[in-house]
Amino acid sequence: MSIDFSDVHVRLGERDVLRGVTASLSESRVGVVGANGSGKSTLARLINGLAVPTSGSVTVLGLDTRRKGPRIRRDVGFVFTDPDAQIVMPTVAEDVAFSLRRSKLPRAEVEQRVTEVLGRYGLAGHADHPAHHLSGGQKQLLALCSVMVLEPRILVMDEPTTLLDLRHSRQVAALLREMTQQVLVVTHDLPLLAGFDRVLVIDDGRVVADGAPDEAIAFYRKLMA
Ligand SMILES: Nc1ncnc2c1ncn2[C@@H]1O[C@H](COP(=O)(O)OP(=O)(O)OP(=O)(O)O)[C@@H](O)[C@H]1O
Repeated sequence: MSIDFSDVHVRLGERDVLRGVTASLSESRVGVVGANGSGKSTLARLINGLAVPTSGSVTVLGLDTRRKGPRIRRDVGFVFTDPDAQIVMPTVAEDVAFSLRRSKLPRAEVEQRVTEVLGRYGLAGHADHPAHHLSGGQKQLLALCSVMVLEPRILVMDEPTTLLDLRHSRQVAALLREMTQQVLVVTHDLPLLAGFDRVLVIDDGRVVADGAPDEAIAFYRKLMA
């Protein structure tokens, strides 16, 4: 099983953010939906050990996130909601290349991989532009490039389309379909989940529905009505 939550509780301050989440996620495309503040981001952050359970356990690719966080983060790419938080270098190409700084790849190989990934995600013409001058949507694509250039085995995305216009949202949806990685996406963008294998609905820290997208989303709509 790739991602396993076993009776996971997370308490932050005075709040029980997750309350007994158990799920084995091996499907290729998994969506997570739920109200604001229901615990979705926390659930996502548990997968690469950025958050750890107060009780229960999370294992990813057979490794416990409490003990093997750094190892797991090599296999799990994480795209945050706020792309500014992920930009670390002045230009677009430098920012993507920064992800490969520990790879020990020759410079030409790094450049080739950077060029390839920028081309794949529609940023080829922006390689030498200041990263902070990109539009919000382009920054989200840059964050995706910086993660995908590392060829992770699992990709976790927390609201990856919030800043994207319709064209770019559709582009990301199409790219998601093509990825060979296992992908888990937290989103309020329900059309993004078309064709997904499984959708979890989180409410007040619990999984309240879990199944095929149509059924899970119908449940979510009723919950929000
Ligand atoms: N470090 C923290 N200390 C205390 N409470 C926290 C902390 N981090 C998150 N929370 C609370 O935990 C709850 C769940 O937060 P989380 O970000 O997981 O929700 P979410 O479902 O992703 O929400 P949204 O859809 O608004 O992004 C929220 O009420 C939030 O205020």
